[in-house]
Amino acid sequence: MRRSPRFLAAEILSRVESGASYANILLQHNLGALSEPRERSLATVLVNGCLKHRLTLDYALRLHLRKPMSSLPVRVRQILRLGAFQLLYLDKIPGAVAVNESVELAKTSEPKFTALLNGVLRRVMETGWDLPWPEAAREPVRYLSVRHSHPDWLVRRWWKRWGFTETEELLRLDNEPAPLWIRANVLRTDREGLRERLLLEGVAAEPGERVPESLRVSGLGALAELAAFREGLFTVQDESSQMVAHVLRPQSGDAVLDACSAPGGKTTHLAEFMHNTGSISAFDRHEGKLRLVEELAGRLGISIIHTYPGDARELSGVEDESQDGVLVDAPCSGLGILRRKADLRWRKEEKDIEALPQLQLAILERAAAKVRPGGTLVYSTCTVEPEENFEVVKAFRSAHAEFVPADLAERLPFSLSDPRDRRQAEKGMLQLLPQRHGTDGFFLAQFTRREV
Ligand SMILES: C[S@@+](CC[C@H](N)C(=O)[O-])C[C@H]1O[C@@H](n2cnc3c(N)ncnc32)[C@H](O)[C@@H]1O
Repeated sequence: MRRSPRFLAAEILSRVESGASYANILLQHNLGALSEPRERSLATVLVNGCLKHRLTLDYALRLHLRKPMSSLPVRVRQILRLGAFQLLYLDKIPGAVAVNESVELAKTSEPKFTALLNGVLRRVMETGWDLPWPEAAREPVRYLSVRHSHPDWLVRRWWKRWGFTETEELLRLDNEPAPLWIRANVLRTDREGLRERLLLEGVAAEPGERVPESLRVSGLGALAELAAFREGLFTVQDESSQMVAHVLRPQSGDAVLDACSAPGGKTTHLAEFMHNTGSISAFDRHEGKLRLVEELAGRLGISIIHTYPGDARELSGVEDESQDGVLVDAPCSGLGILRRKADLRWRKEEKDIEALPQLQLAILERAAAKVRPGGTLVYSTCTVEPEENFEVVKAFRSAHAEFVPADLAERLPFSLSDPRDRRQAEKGMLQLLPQRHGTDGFFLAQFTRREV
């Protein structure tokens, strides 16, 4: 059979479900099998959509199945979800096409199930969105979980913290496609120069409002095919991550330590800030991922980054109190970027959040020891969980009076309009939330080591 977007999507989804790999890696490695950009884009939408909406799709499918979904072969489950996703979420695909294509897909791999697939998907087509949802007033968590396809434990956490309306908005945003941001490499161009250059290559870009180097693009297609990319004029990086270098604000010639650097998005931004002078020691526990930092630095024309494989709870070889600036972009649950990682919500468990703060605090404490008097320490994560953010900072501060927070508002490259944000910023912290700020969920904290 010719490799079609639906065939590829069913294969990738089956492999993700059996735990073989992550969806984004499988997409990256297998999309090349499809020749047309239109086909590659459909396969991507199908894989991400089926993963994000899995719980809602299963809810809709279960109404028409006599057996539980789990009793069906893995490939049949994926074909059912693919069919239901097209029927419920993709207006441009006629219902009959979605059903017929699913049946065709089953003929090649699970011929015994074609009649079941045909019957169930036809019923989903008839029912559409007219589903017997749990009653929101009586079972708010179950309603939000099923309607917006997020795990129950996570919805419960967020609902307790933010209430129904705000939680629903966050869940809705997690299911939207993530905006694509790039960062102009100021060593080689400026934002306007990059914007004009991209336009010549057929890519429209809009300047971001929060970070002076940021541009929002509607789609970059195959990145490596753009000459502007090969020439190192930009890096793909979310706008909230681009705030970190502004908050650390290293100077040309500084000595900087990045404790958890791979794949190098923030390390290279720091180097650009420093006009590629001084030095950056880039640690990461995973040696293989440090190659990505080196490759990125090479493409961007950066020579001051030196990579070191090693545990940030040790940071051996770096003298205490020797660094002008230290960044801890800590390993975290990633719950602020669910819109970017379609399968992440199903891979996390509540106990992951319980285990992480200990590691985050240990890294922060070790890295802090490297900051010179008067130097700056920045802690960041891409999560919205207080245990990984405010509470880590609180524990750190209670044991380290030598670090004082400075007003973050003075370092951020944009002004904070919400009084709640200004109050946090005065204490050196900021929690960005998709539902309030329109950004990824991201946390930043900044401290200065007292001069002796
Ligand atoms: C949030 S990511 C860093 C992203 C990176 N700063 C960037 O902007 O591209 C966290 C990194 O911490 C690394 N890591 C996890 N545990 C670590 C440890 N104990 N010591 C050092 N690095 C660790 C992971 O390999 C991962 O690359």
